[in-house]
Amino acid sequence: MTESDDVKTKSSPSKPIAELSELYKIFKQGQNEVMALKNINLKIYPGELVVIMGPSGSGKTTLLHVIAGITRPSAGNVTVNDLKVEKLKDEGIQDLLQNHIGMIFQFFNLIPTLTATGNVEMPMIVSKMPKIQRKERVQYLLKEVGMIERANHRPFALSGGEKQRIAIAQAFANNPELILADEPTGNVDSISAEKIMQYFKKALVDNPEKAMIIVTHDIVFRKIADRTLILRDGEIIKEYGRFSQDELDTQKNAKISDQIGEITHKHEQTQALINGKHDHLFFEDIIQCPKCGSKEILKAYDKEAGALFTHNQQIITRMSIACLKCSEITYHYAGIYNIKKDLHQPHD
Ligand SMILES: Nc1ncnc2c1ncn2[C@@H]1O[C@H](COP(=O)(O)OP(=O)(O)OP(=O)(O)O)[C@@H](O)[C@H]1O
Repeated sequence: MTESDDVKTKSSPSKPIAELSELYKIFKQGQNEVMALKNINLKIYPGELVVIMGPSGSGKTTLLHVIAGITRPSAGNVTVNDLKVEKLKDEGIQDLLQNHIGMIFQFFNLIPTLTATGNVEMPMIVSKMPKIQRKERVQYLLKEVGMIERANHRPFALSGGEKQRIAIAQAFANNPELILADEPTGNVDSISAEKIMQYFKKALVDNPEKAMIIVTHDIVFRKIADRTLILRDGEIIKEYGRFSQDELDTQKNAKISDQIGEITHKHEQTQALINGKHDHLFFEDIIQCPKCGSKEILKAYDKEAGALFTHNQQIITRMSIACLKCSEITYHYAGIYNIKKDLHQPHD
C-alpha cells in the first residue's frame, strides 16, 4: 500500500467495498457549468452486481470515473476498499487502478501489438507478480473466459466479443475487489453479449468477496443485477431490486435474438414508412410502455436490426422499448434506409 494511514479507514467484514456519499461533479467549460453528478449516495457490498442505466449524458461514465479516481469529485466522498479515493495522490490512484479496481470499457482498450496472453499478463507485470505465478494466472483467466484457444492471437484477429472477453480477463488479472464496466456489451453481437453477461455473473459467484458495477443500455443485464440504479441528470432517480422469477421468464421470452422477425407491436406510421413516404423516422413520440403505461422506458436500436428487414432496396430498422417497471419489451419500426447509401451505418 502506498498511501499513508490518513487515507485508510478501519476495515470490517460487513463494510461496503465502495461507498459514495454526497457526491457532486461539476464540469466547467468557460462560463458554462454541467452538473454531471448530483448528491450521489451509494454503498456497494461484497457479492453485489449493480447495474447503472440512464439516458445519454445522465452521468453514468462520470460516476465510474469518479469511483476509479480518474475524475476528481467537486464535493463529497468516495471510499473504495477502505481507501478514500478523493484524497489519493497520483501514486495512490495508480495503486487503486492496478490492484483494487478492474476496469472494462466499451472499446476494449487492448494493446494491439500484444497477443491475448500479453494483454492479460500486462497488469501483472506492472504489479511485479513473479513470472511463474503470472503464467499460471494468465492460463487460468483465459480458460475462465473461454479464450485459451486464442491465447496467441492479437486483437486484430479477434471478434468484438472475443476482444471483450480478453479485456475481462485483463480486468481480473490482479484480483481486484471491484470491477467497473462501462458499456461492456456495447460493441459486441447479442450472442457474445449473453456470454459476457454470464461471465460476470459466474465471476461473482466464484468470488463473492468482489463487487461489480456495470453501466449499460442493455436491459437484459437486469436479469443478473442485484440492483439496478437509474440515473437522470446526474441523480439516482430510481432503484430496482432483483428480478422475480416471473420477471426473469418475461425477460427470457423477450430476448431480442430470439425474436428476430417477430414484430409484436406495429406503430401506426409503419405503413407510411414501408410505402417510402418517409426517408427517416425516429419514434420520439413513444413515451410510455404500451403494456403498463409507465414512462420509465429505455429505447434502444436492436443490434441485429440493421439487416433485419429489406424492402424495395431499403432496410427497415427497428427499435426496442424496454419497460423498467413491468419489464415488457416491445418492438417498433424505427427507420427506413436506402441500402446502397446507408448499409454500413444504418443508425446514423
Ligand atoms: N470532461 C468533461 N468536460 C465537460 N463536460 C463533461 C466532461 N465529461 C462529461 N461531461 C458532461 O457531463 C455529463 C455526463 O456525461 P457522462 O459521459 O457521464 O454521461 P453518460 O451517462 O455516461 O452518457 P453516455 O450514455 O452517452 O455515455 C454530460 O453532459 C457530459 O457532456
